[in-house]
Amino acid sequence: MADRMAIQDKAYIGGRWVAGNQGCFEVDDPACGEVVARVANVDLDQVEQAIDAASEAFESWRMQPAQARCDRVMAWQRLLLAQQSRLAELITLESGKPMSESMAEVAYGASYLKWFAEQGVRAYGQTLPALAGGRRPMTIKQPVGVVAIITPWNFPLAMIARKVAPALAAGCCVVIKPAAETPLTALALVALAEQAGFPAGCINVVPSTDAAGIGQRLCASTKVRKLSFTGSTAVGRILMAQSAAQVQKVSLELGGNAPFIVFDDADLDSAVAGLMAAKFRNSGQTCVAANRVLVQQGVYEAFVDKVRTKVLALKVGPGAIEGNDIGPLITLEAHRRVSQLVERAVAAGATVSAVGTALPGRFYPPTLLESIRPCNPIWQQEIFGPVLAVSRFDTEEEAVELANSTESGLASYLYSDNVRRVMRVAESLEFGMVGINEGIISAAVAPFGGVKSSGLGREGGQEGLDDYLETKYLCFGH
Ligand SMILES: NC(=O)C1=CN([C@@H]2O[C@H](COP(=O)(O)OP(=O)(O)OC[C@H]3O[C@@H](n4cnc5c(N)ncnc54)[C@H](OP(=O)(O)O)[C@@H]3O)[C@@H](O)[C@H]2O)C=CC1
Ligand SMILES: O=C(O)CCCC(=O)O
Repeated sequence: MADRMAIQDKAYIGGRWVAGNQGCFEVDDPACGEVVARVANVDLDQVEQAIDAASEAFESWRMQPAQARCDRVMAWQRLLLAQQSRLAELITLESGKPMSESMAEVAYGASYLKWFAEQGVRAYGQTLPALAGGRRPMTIKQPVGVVAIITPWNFPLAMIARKVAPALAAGCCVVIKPAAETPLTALALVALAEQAGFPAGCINVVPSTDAAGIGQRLCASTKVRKLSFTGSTAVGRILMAQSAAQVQKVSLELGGNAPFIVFDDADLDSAVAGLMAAKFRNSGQTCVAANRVLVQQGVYEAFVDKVRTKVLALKVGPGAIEGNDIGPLITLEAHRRVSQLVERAVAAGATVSAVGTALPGRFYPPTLLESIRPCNPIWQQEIFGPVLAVSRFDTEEEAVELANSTESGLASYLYSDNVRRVMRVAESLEFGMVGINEGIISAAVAPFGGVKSSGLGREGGQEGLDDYLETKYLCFGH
């Protein structure tokens, strides 16, 4: 794995690999805490250079035929898949997730490249009916310009792919600030983009430990026309406020607090399988993770018994060792945060119904909590760890009310075999996405995103391309 392509530790600005003006920062392996790389730490001058490079490259990139841009994205996709194992090893190395999930993440990221390479050639405008006086209106689609991209550590490859692919296909150029915990995957991904032949300046990566400073600089720039961010709601709010200065377009994919509702008429085995997938992917560190499990009274005991058995069977250990289901949390701080949240949940009346294997370091044992009341702190915030919080309900109305009683509105899940109920509940849920008898909902063809404080915009689907395009109205006189 340790070849030059995979372990790239320089920043990438204007088509050149450069050292950081602020020296280096360390990246560690969450499974053991060992430092695995020292990565270029850029300063704000270098961020400015990256913006300038993107701005310059944009002038010619936007003029290329859409098919040429999309061919380039497809070439990148092929390289990605050819390097799937090495990229997956890198993802596991710096994020800790099991290798099977890292392999799936590379395929998932590649699916966004393919999808947007195909969609990019269909950025159609419209011809509209004639107006009074014989005027002819039409619309054209144009790229928004330079896009700043800020991504989290939990999907170090896929979150970049699903922003960068539509941006490039639309004709935009990008400056990427990857999470400080996981810059290696971002740099390896961009090394492949370089190999795919993107012109210098189209893609720039600025690893740094000064996220706040970079965020401010990107938002203050008149050359940056859009900001696309995935991460915490707190940081999303800061960026949205900052982007007001230049009235930049913003796409925000923020925290969730997903309800997972199991009705009496659900197929219980299917619901258990869906819950395990929706909860424990990446050790619970996903924004679409089932956060509040609501089970109807009649099936509660049977459902929870099945879940308990599954939770206790989860294998905890380093992601690099085949067969492990639950890797470490990203940092010791994340481990502390989850531990404290569970302690507060128990103090507020939760009962601990199962605890899986406990290992030292950043590994948090898969945990099942019951007797959760709506006021319990674990019900009100994103757990971001392998902890299931389960509660019971009586009626459909009660389930919907409980599910909607959050400021978050990203993913939600419901299990029922009653088609009328499914439609009623799916329409009532105040969330951007509803998994119906399904725990894994993400796909490149589908619009991923949230309502309420979970964010703005959609990634994937046709909407994911639209977010990087402006619609220009042309009015032809007689
Ligand atoms: N919606 C989602 O998918 C995610 C949600 N979260 C939630 O957020 C919690 C905290 O995770 P965390 O990693 O700290 O998430 P953050 O929102 O802090 O980090 C996400 C990205 O934003 C950057 N960032 C941090 N502060 C700023 C800032 N002021 N201006 C611009 N960019 C900034 C980070 O850089 P750097 O890494 O250098 O700090 C990283 O690249 C999690 O426990 C979880 O609840 C986290 C990750 C993903
Ligand atoms: O947790 C996230 O930040 C995104 C969820 C990954 C996905 O399912 O696309």
